[in-house]
Amino acid sequence: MGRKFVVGGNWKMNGDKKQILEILQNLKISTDTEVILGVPALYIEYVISNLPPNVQVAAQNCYKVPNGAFTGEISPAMIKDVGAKWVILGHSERRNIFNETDVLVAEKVAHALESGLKVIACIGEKLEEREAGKTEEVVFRQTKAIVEKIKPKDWSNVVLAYEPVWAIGTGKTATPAQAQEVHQALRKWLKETVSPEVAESTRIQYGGSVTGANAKELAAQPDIDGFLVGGASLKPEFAIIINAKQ
Ligand SMILES: O=C[C@H](O)COP(=O)(O)O
Repeated sequence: MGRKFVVGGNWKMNGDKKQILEILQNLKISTDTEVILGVPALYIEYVISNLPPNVQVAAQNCYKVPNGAFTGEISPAMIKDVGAKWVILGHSERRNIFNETDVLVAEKVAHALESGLKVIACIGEKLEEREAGKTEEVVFRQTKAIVEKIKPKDWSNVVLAYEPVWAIGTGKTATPAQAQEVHQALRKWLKETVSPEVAESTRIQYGGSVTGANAKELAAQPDIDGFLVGGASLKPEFAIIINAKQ
């Protein structure tokens, strides 16, 4: 069975009620691509109450335990309680601005899955790591931390998002060949490290300056199973990206 194409829109810390309503009112899904909007936690319920058909909602982060004295944090239980089914974890902005380690990201992924959320788990190398020839070493290390904390069966609720940090918000997209190379290597690594079944069925999104103009060529690569879109997910061109898979 083929892997269902899955496109996430990561709004990051953007949007207000007026803008959110405009985005949602203009979002019409006419493909069987799975669509997930990663929205600021404060607006999850507002988004859900104005959600077009066939669109799901994700939080952009959560903590690794159900509740307790963790001021400012939210838990997977809370995300589920307000109706969202997904959470984005390990985004490079969480890793690099908020100093989240591979282990913390993996603990969060494990707890979110145990709590019944589905997870978009982000990985990706920085420019200096790519230039030093360390791309695979970095993405395998980040993924290994997750492999060590979750069960093979849990992979059915995980989407991996490969997002080279140098391509995020820079307008500098990985070429389809560059992205395919890493996705293919990740799939091979998953086959050897977890199982052939997990490697075959796990969807790997590409993220980093995806636009309406480059989405189609990226989507045509055999190991690219969707996108995680930042800036363009706030614009009308998001519809073109959702429809990029032919
Ligand atoms: O999560 C999305 C990525 O950070 C990509 O952001 P971008 O599409 O604005 O480059």
